[in-house]
Amino acid sequence: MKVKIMRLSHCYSLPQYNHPGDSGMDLFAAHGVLLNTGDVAKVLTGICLEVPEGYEGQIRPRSGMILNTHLSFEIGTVDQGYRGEVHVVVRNFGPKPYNIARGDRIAQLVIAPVVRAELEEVQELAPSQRGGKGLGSTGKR
Ligand SMILES: O=c1ccn([C@H]2C[C@H](O)[C@@H](COP(=O)(O)OP(=O)(O)OP(=O)(O)O)O2)c(=O)[nH]1
Repeated sequence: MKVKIMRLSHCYSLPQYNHPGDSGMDLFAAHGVLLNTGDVAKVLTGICLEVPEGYEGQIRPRSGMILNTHLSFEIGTVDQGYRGEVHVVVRNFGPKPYNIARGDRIAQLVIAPVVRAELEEVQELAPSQRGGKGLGSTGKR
C-alpha cells in the first residue's frame, strides 16, 4: 500500500523497515535533545504523512530502547487527517540525563487499519464468561 510522505528540510531520514516482515518502520530523530531526569519532550521526525482513509499511523516504542535506557516512549496515533509533523513523546525516568542525538532511531511507525465504530446505546449488555473481571483476575498461571 502506498502512503504519501513529505520530507521537511530538517529531516534526517525517511522512516525505514529494517528487515523484510517487520511491521514497523523506524523513525529517526530530526534533532538532538538532552533529557534531564523527569523531563518530557516532543522529538520531531521531520516528516509529514498522508495516511490513506481507513488507516492510521501508530507510534510505538522500540523494545530495545525500553530495555537499554530509562526512557519511556509514549504510544501515539497519527490520525488519517493529520498533516502536521510527526513527533514522538519521550520521558526520562532515569537517574541521569539522557542525550538523544539527531539520527537516533527513537520509535517505530506502524500503518494499520482502523474500524470506525457506530455506537449504539443500550440499557443492558449480553452476559459473557468474563463479565466485569479484569486486573489479573485469572491469576499468574
Ligand atoms: O505521538 C504522537 C501523537 C500524536 N501525533 C500527532 C498526530 C495526531 O494526529 C496529532 C494529534 O494527536 P492526538 O489526537 O493524540 O492529540 P490530542 O492531544 O488529542 O489533540 P487534539 O485535540 O488536537 O486531537 O498529533 C504525533 O505526531 N505523535
